[in-house]
Amino acid sequence: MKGMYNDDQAFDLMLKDRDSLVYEFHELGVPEKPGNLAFGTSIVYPGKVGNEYYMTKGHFHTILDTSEVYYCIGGKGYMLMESPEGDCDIQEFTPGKAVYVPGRYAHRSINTGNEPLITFYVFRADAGHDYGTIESNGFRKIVAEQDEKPVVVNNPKWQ
Ligand SMILES: O=P(O)(O)OC[C@H]1O[C@](O)(CO)[C@@H](O)[C@@H]1O
Ligand SMILES: [Fe+2]
Repeated sequence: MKGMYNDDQAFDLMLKDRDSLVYEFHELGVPEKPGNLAFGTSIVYPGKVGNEYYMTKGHFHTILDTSEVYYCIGGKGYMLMESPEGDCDIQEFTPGKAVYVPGRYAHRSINTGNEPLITFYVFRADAGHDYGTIESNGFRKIVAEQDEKPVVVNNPKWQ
């Protein structure tokens, strides 16, 4: 996750102290072929780097026009989304709520609570993951804590 957060100094300090687990996912390994559905469980742990909440790296799908469904099992947070054209959207995760990620949108799960954010996800198994754009540009928006509340602000590092 180096370079993914806005506050690089806070990230380096945190890493010096402890290499904490930010997120993990468990997938059943359905073959990545047309017609199949990939599915699994994602867990984003609670925490912050500077004032930015723990989150997944985020990705586009290699088959860009791939949608994905996430169902929140526990915890709270957000799904941050953006299209290549720069349209941004954010949906809240609360237990029992499903979030639809439309095709063409990069997506990142963010834990703004004090418990693990647990979601179930499903998408076409041959869609692939494209991390390149997010690794080099980041998302246009970030979710950070201000006055003890999560706020969505422009990403100062976005390029
Ligand atoms: O791929 P990222 O952005 O690291 O996020 C991981 C999550 O996204 C998925 O790739 C599903 O889109 C899962 O495998 C996992 O839960
Ligand atoms: Fe995805």
